[in-house]
Amino acid sequence: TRSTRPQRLLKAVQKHATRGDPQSVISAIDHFCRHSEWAMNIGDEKGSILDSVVSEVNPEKVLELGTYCGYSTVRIARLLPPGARLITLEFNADYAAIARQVIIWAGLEDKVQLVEGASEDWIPRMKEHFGIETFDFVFLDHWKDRYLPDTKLMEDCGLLRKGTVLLADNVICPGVPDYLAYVRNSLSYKSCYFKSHLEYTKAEDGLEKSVFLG
Ligand SMILES: CCCNc1ncnc2c1ncn2[C@@H]1O[C@H](/C=C/CNC(=O)c2cc(-c3ccc(F)cc3)cc(O)c2O)[C@@H](O)[C@H]1O
Ligand SMILES: [Mg+2]
Repeated sequence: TRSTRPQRLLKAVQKHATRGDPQSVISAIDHFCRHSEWAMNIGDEKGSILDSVVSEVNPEKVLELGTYCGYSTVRIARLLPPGARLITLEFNADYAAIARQVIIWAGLEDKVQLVEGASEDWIPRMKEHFGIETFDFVFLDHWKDRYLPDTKLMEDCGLLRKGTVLLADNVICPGVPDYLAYVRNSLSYKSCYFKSHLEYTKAEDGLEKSVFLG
């Protein structure tokens, strides 16, 4: 049967990227998405904004919601200091299998724990299952109608502390209006918008950075 797009993306990584070199994995995926097949990775332009926010926060404990093929997982994990950990949640088994291989090809498997399952099932289990008290940085890039409920769930589970940074992809395209209204109007968040473009296109999109105030 015909291969899937994530399978073809992984083949491009294994063909063009150097094992153990995260930057070459990032470049191989961006080249594939620009010149072969568009895919919903954050991409190089918004990815540079992600890099700058991660570097500024310098997090020990990171949560990513929605791994997909692992592109942003690699972007984040390559910047983490020794001992820092990234937990990424992906509930599609086929995508999780591809992402595992991409993460291994980048040589970042020691910093990343890919959990195959749904965010609403795993967010409540972070403390007892992973020994996580709170997260320093959370990247939201899963189903857009799940950003708000999962943010409220993280609050309720005590996983956010004064200063935790949430960074949300696609706040313009496809858009997350309920989440945006919440973080911009809530007294518990200081929020700001980073204007950019939808990955590999000229359409407007952007990232919203929201600091939890406790
Ligand atoms: C139970 C549902 C909520 N919990 C969840 N828990 C764990 N993983 C979850 C997940 N929801 C979704 N996922 C996974 O996240 C990923 C979903 C991402 C959704 N992203 C988008 O729809 C998206 C879409 C676009 C897009 C923009 C314009 C356009 F014309 C077409 C697409 C651009 C993006 O950057 C996007 O991120 C998948 O791998 C999915 O399996
Ligand atoms: Mg996205």
